[in-house]
Amino acid sequence: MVLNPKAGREDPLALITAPPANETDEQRRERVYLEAEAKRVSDAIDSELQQEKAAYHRGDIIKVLLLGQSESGKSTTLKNFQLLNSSKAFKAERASWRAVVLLNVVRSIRTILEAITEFHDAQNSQAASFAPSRPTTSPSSSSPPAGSWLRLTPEHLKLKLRLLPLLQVEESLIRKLTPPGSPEFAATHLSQITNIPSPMVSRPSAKGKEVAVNSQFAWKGVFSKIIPSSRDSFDSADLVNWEDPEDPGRIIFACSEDMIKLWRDPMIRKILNHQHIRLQDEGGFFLDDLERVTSPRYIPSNDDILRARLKTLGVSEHRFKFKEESPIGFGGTITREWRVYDVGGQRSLRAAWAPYFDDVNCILFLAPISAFDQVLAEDLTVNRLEDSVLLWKSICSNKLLASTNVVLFLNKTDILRAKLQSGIRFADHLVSYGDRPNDYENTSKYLQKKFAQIHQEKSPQKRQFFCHLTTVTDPKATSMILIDVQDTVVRKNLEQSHLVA
Ligand SMILES: Nc1nc2c(ncn2[C@@H]2O[C@H](COP(=O)(O)OP(=O)(O)OP(=O)(O)O)[C@@H](O)[C@H]2O)c(=O)[nH]1
Ligand SMILES: [Mg+2]
Repeated sequence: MVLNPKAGREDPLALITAPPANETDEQRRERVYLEAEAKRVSDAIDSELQQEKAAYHRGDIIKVLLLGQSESGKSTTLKNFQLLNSSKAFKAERASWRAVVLLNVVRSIRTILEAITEFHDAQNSQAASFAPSRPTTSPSSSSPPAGSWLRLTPEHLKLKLRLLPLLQVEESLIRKLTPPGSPEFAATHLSQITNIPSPMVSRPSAKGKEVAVNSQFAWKGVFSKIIPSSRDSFDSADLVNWEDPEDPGRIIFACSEDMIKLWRDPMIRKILNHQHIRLQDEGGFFLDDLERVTSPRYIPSNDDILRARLKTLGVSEHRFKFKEESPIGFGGTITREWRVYDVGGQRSLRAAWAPYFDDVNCILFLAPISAFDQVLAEDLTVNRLEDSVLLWKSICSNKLLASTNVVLFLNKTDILRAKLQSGIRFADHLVSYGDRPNDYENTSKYLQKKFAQIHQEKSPQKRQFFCHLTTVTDPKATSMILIDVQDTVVRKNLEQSHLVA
């Protein structure tokens, strides 16, 4: 019996770890071997942790946390890091992204079909209320309701029926991406086409939940063939099993002509406008490229991958090695490891961010400034720009992050430009903007100033404000910005470790 000498009682830990009383020689040898092996593994982990800690303190490892609301462009920025680091590795994932692009296409078509259903039902009920048998109670009820000049023809309704098989394709793609039992399954299954009244602001288009994957789930393997790792050169097309009878591309190709007809139909466009649906401003918009992306043997380009939309659940770490010139006087090149953390930005997922605040070198905060006229998908009462501003305030004022470099990307500037040019008025949503000109230069400058002011007022200690106006779906421009961010972070890191005066 093993006693705890201090307490004079049995030591429960020693009891558990003590060898069995009737152990044979062979059992003892095996136990000793296993204990030595466990110690070796544990020592190796300890030493790796020590080395990592030292590398982190030397500045050889830089940790970057991507933050921002859902759809702000975090995962797209991560893709730019991947592209900058290894375009070959990026290319290898094209087959998996093909499935996501096709999903995005089907989702856009679903949005249009839902809009048609909603409009058709509303028109029918309006027609009923205009029937002569119903007494008119007020003068206003005798005037035609808004949008009454819009008309769906029987051909539109036939088109809708012919496209319904696409919804099955969508379901089957989602099933593949999010197997039953996985946390994503419940989060992503789609609702039936239903009618929901439209608010006055630009709204999330499809009423079904968005397709999401947990970054740790190996979803990319689901859609690509296994390629022997010994092959270092391959054609992206090799990665797709073109003979698969269940390949979603088959039905999508069969529906291609009808999809193009639907999207190009002027009346359908007017109905979408009337319902405040601007598909072209949404992530995963490929309707202007239908001919190309629905063609047989389609493989996404780098640009397509950057534009593809797949919502993130959970947090994932991505490691990249970048070579850089040594600081003056040291000579040669050094390799630094960048660890980029991508998180889910939806409100319910933000609690998972805080554990990463402890030892992060840089926060890359994305605020999609084009979203000034949109509401959050998860809360239709909250304006997206307002949500970004509140988030920015809380990140700037966080004491744990007081000495962390914070870099702001005012993102989706291409969409901001397009919206303003189409006549959407910034001041209608941001009263404080007043009667300043409704153009890109003035609105972006105004927002830059607002975010800078918050940064200055809320930061617990003085720090520099780094801000870029970005379109992270543009890989060329983004690579230059990321290189600039890397330089800034490394320089600041060196300054903080007093290696540079
Ligand atoms: N036009 C345009 N689209 C963008 C831009 N940045 C991102 N997108 C698109 O917006 C969609 C959403 O971007 P993501 O990177 O998935 O957003 P996220 O912040 O990771 O969102 P969560 O994972 O939900 O937190 C994607 O389809 C992107 O291609 C941009 O600057 N311009
Ligand atoms: Mg994401």
